[in-house]
Amino acid sequence: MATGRNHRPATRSRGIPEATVARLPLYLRALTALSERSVPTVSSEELATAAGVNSAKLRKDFSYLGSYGTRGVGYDVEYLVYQISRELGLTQDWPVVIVGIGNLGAALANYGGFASRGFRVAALIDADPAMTGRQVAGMGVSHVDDLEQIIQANGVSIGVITTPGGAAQQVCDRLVAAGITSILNFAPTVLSVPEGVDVRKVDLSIELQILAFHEQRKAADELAAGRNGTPRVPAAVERRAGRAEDGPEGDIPAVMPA
Ligand SMILES: NC(=O)c1ccc[n+]([C@@H]2O[C@H](COP(=O)([O-])OP(=O)(O)OC[C@H]3O[C@@H](n4cnc5c(N)ncnc54)[C@H](O)[C@@H]3O)[C@@H](O)[C@H]2O)c1
Repeated sequence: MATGRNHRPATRSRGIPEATVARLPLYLRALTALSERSVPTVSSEELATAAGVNSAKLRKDFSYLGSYGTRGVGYDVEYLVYQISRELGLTQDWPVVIVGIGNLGAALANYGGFASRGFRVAALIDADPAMTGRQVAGMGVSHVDDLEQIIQANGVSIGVITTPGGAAQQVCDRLVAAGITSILNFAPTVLSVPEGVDVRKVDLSIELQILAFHEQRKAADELAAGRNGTPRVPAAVERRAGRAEDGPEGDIPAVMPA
């Protein structure tokens, strides 16, 4: 679901293409579900279906890990979980800071899935003095004045930005100056960072726009197949057209500012 700019070359130094790296979390999620059900082995076809990936691509991806499976048996689930976790660096604990503890920052802080995947929320940071010391997800919120000290004291290398767009670049600059080399950005801002800093951008509205595109295509296909007597205009298109008549302020921009 993340769209991102990556400042690394398309192939990592150990020869694993970035596209493969981007699919490893999908395999890991499917494998973790199998592991929780105590499933010992899985075929490439089953795993590919569970991960939503083509099975030939999956086999190619696993060949980069040196994992080829056993003919007629498939892949050992536990071993693959270990291999992928190791490849993704998840066998170690990653302290994370979240900057901007409003609606989204607090929701992320309360999300239990980070800790179970090896990401420990080390600190919650906000610029609003009224937030300082307030308990969110069982942690006291720290003031942004202490950002550098917190990052250094906790050896943090991943920062999550959930501030308003206008504050994001400044927060990013401070995170980078304090030693952060990976940033997950939720703010609607394109961040500029020096070489060697990775930025992943999450934008749920882009995901919704992609779904809207597919919805529109499905409706058009339905129409072309002649299954419908009357031309069907997708509900979303109808609503947008209605809003456009009311004035441009209600309309959704075709491209979200990144
Ligand atoms: N990517 C997505 O899909 C997605 C979804 C929802 C919201 N967002 C974005 O996430 C951001 C947060 O949204 P929200 O609804 O939680 O907003 P919010 O107003 O509830 O929270 C923002 C918080 O950031 C703090 N803040 C402001 N400037 C700061 C600074 N310089 N340093 C530290 N903290 C600072 C504020 O005090 C506030 O607590 C917005 O940029 C919003 O557009 C993105």
